[in-house]
Amino acid sequence: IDISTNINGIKISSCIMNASGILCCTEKELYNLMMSSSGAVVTKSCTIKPRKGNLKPRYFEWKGGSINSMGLPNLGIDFYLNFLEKKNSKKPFLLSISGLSIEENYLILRKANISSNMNAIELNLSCPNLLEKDKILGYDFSKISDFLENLFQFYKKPLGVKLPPYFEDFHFRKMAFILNKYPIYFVTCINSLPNGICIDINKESVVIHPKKGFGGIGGLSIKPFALANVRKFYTYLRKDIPIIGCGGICTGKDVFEYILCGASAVQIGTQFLKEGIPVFDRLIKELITILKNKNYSSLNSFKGKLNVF
Ligand SMILES: O=C(O)c1[nH]c(=O)[nH]c(=O)c1Cl
Repeated sequence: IDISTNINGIKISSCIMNASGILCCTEKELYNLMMSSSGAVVTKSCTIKPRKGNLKPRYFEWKGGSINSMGLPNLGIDFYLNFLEKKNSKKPFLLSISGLSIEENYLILRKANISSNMNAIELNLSCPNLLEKDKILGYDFSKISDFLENLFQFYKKPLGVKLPPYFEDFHFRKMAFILNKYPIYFVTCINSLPNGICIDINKESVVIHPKKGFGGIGGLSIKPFALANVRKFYTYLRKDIPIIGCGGICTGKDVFEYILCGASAVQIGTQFLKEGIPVFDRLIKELITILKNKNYSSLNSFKGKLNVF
């Protein structure tokens, strides 16, 4: 049973990898991921300078998933480029970047442009927790269009984008129309659902400090929206743009559902934080069991073949 995948030439041994932001910020976390069964290593979205991020508590888990307003804590682009230079593993690395402004993204990309050791950039257009900014870039279509138009004039290396969830067909079509104009390497759907709140009824309060308790929602409760985003972009994007699914994956069955919707690979966030490194082995085992029972030999046997009726 082959559960490997190929993202535009990047061969990934197992289609299951970590999601940006989860246990992928420090040298130790990146090393552990590099040595794990994660098919690739996705780094924490980085900025030009190191950031401490928002005040704590900024993360909270409940059975339905997670809420976070981390505020982009990271060690800065130079740390991640240096880690990539000195790593000696063949495992693919997706370097996630998330500048606080278009200009900062240009600065980061110019630095990344000279690094040879990363397989692709995952350009984060969807961080919902930036106090400094009021808008999620992924919802500003004209700004994104101008940004990508300029970006692809100078950036010629593999670059994919990480999108926020969309909910209206018009928005999927609009975003796909923009992305279809460029050599986009992959699209990761979705980032957390922006600006939810969780409540502690004992304290009669919110559960995280930043932004009066508003934060990105992840985990099981967002899976229906994430699956829909994968399916919509699978329908509207150029057929040569692979989709990486992300959002609420807890079991091998969830992974199967994403591939059925058209994903070529998946990323694990909240469940990875809950379970740790062993989550990858468990999901691989569960997915292989499902493929065996259904007599599928590889992901291509059923990728995108979701039935409607
Ligand atoms: O607050 C964060 O660091 C954060 N949190 C998220 O849920 N998604 C993101 O892309 C980022 Cl950058």
